[in-house]
Amino acid sequence: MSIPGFGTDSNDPVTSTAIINIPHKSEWRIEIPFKTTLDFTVTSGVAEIFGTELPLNVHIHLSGVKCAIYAPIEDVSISYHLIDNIGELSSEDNEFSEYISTESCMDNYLNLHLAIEQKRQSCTDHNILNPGELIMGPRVLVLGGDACGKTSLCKILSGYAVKMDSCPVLVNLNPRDGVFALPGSISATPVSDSFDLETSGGYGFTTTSGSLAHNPKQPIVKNFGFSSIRENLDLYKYQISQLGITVLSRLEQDLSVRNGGVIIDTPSLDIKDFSVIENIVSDFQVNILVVIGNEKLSIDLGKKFKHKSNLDIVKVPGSPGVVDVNESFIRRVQEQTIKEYFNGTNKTRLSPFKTDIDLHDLVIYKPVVTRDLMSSLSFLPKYYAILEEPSSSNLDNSIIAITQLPQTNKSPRDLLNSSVLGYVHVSKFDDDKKKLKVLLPFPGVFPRNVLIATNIGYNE
Ligand SMILES: Nc1ncnc2c1ncn2[C@@H]1O[C@H](COP(=O)(O)OP(=O)(O)OP(=O)(O)O)[C@@H](O)[C@H]1O
Repeated sequence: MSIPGFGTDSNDPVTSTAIINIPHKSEWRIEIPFKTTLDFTVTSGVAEIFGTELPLNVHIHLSGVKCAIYAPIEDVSISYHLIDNIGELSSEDNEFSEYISTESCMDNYLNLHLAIEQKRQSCTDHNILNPGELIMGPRVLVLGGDACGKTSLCKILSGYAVKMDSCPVLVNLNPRDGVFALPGSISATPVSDSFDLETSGGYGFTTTSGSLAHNPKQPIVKNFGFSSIRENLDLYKYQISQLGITVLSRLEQDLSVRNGGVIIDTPSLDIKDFSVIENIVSDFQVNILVVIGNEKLSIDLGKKFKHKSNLDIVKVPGSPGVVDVNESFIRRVQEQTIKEYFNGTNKTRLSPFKTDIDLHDLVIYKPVVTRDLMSSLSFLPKYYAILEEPSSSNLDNSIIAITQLPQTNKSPRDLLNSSVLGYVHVSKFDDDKKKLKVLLPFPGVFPRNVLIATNIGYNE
């Protein structure tokens, strides 16, 4: 609304409310650019986004998201309006887009979930009857090409498992996405509560973020340092093995997680990456391999793994709703993930802390890029090298991982085996005073641990 003479409706940042009805078993596919927020309420019916049920009559805000709202049980009614994010510096050309589709693959994914759940149930029964010889729940690896819906399927399988009171470990092996961590890392998180769809990536916060509406998740994070696994495949495989050891030992020690099993999301891999796939299968003792929409890959994998009698290969169709996301959108999601790690969201505001620290107190390493490999520089061939000349050119606007390893520990191999405690953002390095201006997620003493500079940039 505008008062005559004081602007027009076109300047109004909020559009009028609209109602949409999603027929039973259909998807409302939406693409919301970062410059727009979709404010919607489910007014009737059961609706879900990638396996996470939406509450009735609660305002939900989504921005910078491409997803589908699905009506699994009955017709769903949604009232929504769009809000322009004023001040949002965005170069996106895309506008909000939406359509309803009856061509959903959700029944196939539900069947897959039920088959996995049945294995969880028989594992739980076995473990109750045989406490002396415990077995593990299903370890599911999801594979497929570029943008075929791997991440969405992993969210659906985790969301449905939580609804059945299971607690699987969600493993993210795609360092491009930050799952309960920042981009540039791989992580594993036991999931016992629904995801927070309003956060970047649609996962939620971790325990470091303080008290939250959702159960905060506690991930184990391994630093990789790059978005693309091709930058250093040896380091990537090493970190997968390290994460695998940690996940399997968690499964051994925690009965509910042991029964829940593991769900593994991956970057785009094909048969040429068989050595990586083989590593993941053995490191996580995978027993169900799900291939999305790629018959050739599932047949090729069947041939390569024919000696493995305990490995089931399942092929599922790719959803026609999957959107090809471009590089700038991916980068924008990464930036949003980093921003929320430090600052939180509109609903959950965090209190980051800015301080200056002296460089001479710090020990900083960097992961080696395979193509730049210089054995004279690398202390652990192929993996990490000491950051010899920290300067504004290699530290300004970058993310640094704080490892769990105290600086007093001089064993280089321990660095490889250590996990990430948290991250800091370096906004400026003063080359003369040798001081870093850093942003910490919360106030306190800067931990005297070994640091790893990453290739993940971020501009506050
Ligand atoms: N049914 C659907 N309707 C609308 N959007 C969808 C649907 N399924 C997936 N998407 C969207 O399509 C995009 C790509 O899907 P997703 O990230 O699951 O694919 P991926 O195979 O994991 O991609 P990558 O290979 O890049 O990791 C995402 O933005 C996702 O939210």
